[in-house]
Amino acid sequence: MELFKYMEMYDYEQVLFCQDKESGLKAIIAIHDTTLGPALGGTRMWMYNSEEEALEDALRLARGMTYKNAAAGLNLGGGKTVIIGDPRKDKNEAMFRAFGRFIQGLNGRYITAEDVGTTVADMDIIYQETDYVTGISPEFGSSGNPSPATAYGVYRGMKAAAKEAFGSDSLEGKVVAVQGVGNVAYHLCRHLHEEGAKLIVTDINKEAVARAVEEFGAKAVDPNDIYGVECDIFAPCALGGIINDQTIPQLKAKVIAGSANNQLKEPRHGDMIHEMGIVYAPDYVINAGGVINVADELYGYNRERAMKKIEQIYDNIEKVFAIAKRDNIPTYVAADRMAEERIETMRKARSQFLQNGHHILSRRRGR
Ligand SMILES: NC(=O)c1ccc[n+]([C@@H]2O[C@H](COP(=O)([O-])OP(=O)(O)OC[C@H]3O[C@@H](n4cnc5c(N)ncnc54)[C@H](O)[C@@H]3O)[C@@H](O)[C@H]2O)c1
Ligand SMILES: CC(C)C[C@H](N)C(=O)O
Repeated sequence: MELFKYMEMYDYEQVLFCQDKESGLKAIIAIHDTTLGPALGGTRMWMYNSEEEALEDALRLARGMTYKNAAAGLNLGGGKTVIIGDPRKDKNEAMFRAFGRFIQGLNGRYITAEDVGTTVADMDIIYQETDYVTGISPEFGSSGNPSPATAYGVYRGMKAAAKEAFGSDSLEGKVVAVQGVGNVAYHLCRHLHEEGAKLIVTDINKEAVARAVEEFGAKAVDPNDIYGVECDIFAPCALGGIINDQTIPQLKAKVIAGSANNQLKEPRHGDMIHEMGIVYAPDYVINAGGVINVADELYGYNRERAMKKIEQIYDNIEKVFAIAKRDNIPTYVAADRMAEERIETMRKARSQFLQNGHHILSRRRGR
């Protein structure tokens, strides 16, 4: 990849490569856009096949956070970190301490939190080196694990999508096919079960499936069969890129609404499902509950306030549908438009000079 060319194309601000030989830390922090505020985005730890693949993931995810934070109405820009390594084997205290010091060096331009492969315990270690970390343990006044908040947001957004597709937002009796029943989807299934939805689940982790079957009466299917099951709603909660040329012809659902990031393999797949009349709740709008929850820590965490804002994901999804209808475009384009409009408006509103802290002329004092 020609990095600067790519950065220019999508207007990235900064990319940092961080290494610490002793602990084995190899991290890439990508800061996409800080127009709205400091870049907030989680740290993903993953066994990438190459440095190129890690870099691509960091860049793509960082840009996604710019859109997610903007669409959620947060005063935050977008960034993300990837750490190259196996989260089950390669973690150690020194690694996260070293990483924390790199974050501290950015002086608040980037704030981190959990993502795939990292946990509250990892964030607690980072917190020993920097204040610019969220999702740490509640005993530090923090919001803790963001997954239940993400799940609640997905549940709210799914209801808005159901209203659009079926004329009612009730999920009672609706059949929901859930791909991946991990941290987020476990809590999502709980909300759905409580409302009387019927669940079909799959996961490559047999224990996760067994738990959903036992606790929520879910029906289990093999991972490859989830796309084609008879259902009203398909909830992708595992991987990115699962809406693609192979899976789209199998889909029977009228709605796609789930937590996974980057669900569309390519933008044209968003066009394809739009043409098929499937109601798609754009991923970064519906899965913003976690980031809304951790962002509340910046004001001194208040759970009630955070949950109220997460509830509004219902309204955000409705706004996306309204823009899609107004402009006659697919919902994934409408979501981008909503986020970009907010960033542009705020960029313009900030174009007048405002002194921030010490005025530059104050340096003359004492001369
Ligand atoms: N955790 C959050 O707060 C949060 C916030 C926003 C977005 N997300 C996104 O939501 C998704 C799920 O996040 P999570 O925190 O629940 O992760 P997780 O790792 O706890 O859960 C993912 C589950 O998917 C399963 N899985 C992996 N590959 C699969 C396959 N091929 N078929 C079926 N199942 C498969 C895994 O075994 C795991 O149980 C991810 O895409 C993540 O980026 C999470
Ligand atoms: C800040 C984190 C809670 C972000 C989360 N991992 C996401 O993708 O939205």
